[in-house]
Amino acid sequence: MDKLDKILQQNDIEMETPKKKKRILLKLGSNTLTRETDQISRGKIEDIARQIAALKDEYEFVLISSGAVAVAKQFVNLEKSGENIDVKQALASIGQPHLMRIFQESFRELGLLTSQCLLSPNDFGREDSRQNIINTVNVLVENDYIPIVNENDTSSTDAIQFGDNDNLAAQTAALLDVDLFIIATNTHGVYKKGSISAETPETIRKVNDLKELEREVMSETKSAHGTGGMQSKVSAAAITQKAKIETWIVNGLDDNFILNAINDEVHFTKIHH
Ligand SMILES: Nc1ncnc2c1ncn2[C@@H]1O[C@H](COP(=O)(O)OP(=O)(O)O)[C@@H](O)[C@H]1O
Ligand SMILES: N[C@@H](CCC(=O)OP(=O)(O)O)C(=O)O
Repeated sequence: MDKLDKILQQNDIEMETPKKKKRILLKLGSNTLTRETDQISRGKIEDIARQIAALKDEYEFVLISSGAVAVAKQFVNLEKSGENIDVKQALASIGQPHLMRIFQESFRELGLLTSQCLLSPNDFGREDSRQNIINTVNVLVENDYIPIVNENDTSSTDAIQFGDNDNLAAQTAALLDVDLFIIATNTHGVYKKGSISAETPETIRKVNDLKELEREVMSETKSAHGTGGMQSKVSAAAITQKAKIETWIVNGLDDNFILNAINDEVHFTKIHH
């Protein structure tokens, strides 16, 4: 075999075995999706789509998206109103298809395909459901669909009661054995408690010991649309840490927040496993 043949053969082998993509599970809180307003921000969803499109050769994404209640509140005035759980469940049911429509339209503009998966915490305790989730997501991802997961708020109330979409996201990350779990919220990660009201609060950049983070959490403090506060994010990180997955808590309000975190150009909290 001459030199050229060898090179061609080598190239063939390289083409036959494309580099395995890293899997990222990205959790989007209501605050990120509304840009802290009363409206779901199409611009923010477009920002996320642009970043996923830029990263799609290296990374595959699974999204966990809140925002169903927030989107419904924009245009629905239910007869029975207030903060009752059943009303929130009904709002989530009304808002979810609208939320998915915005994702679908914005992602399609960039040639990205989306799908919806509604899960409930009980699904993680049943072996058949666990396997079904893995199988479905694998087929979707292999066919270049981006699964967009939310809690099934009709059959469970953990997310709307306790902000447990963070928990659902962590359980999903562990089940799907992702390479990285990113939680997007409205702060540059977890701040040192004493610096929270400062003009530039100090981010805890890297941490192994979650107790260290817990000490900094102000459990009574959460944002306008948020339900779990920072405590539910730290608890979620405990699940992924146990599953040997690195967790990043980043500021989803910034444009390009995923790219900037990957390129280490912004402050955020990295929780090692
Ligand atoms: N140490 C801390 N560092 C940063 N944010 C904190 C801290 N302790 C409590 N918080 C609160 O947690 C909020 C983020 O959680 P949450 O309101 O549930 O948002 P999301 O909708 O993104 O899930 C922050 O806006 C802040 O009010
Ligand atoms: N399933 C609910 C999720 C509520 C929730 O966990 O909100 P967040 O604390 O903003 O992640 C919804 O879509 O509104």
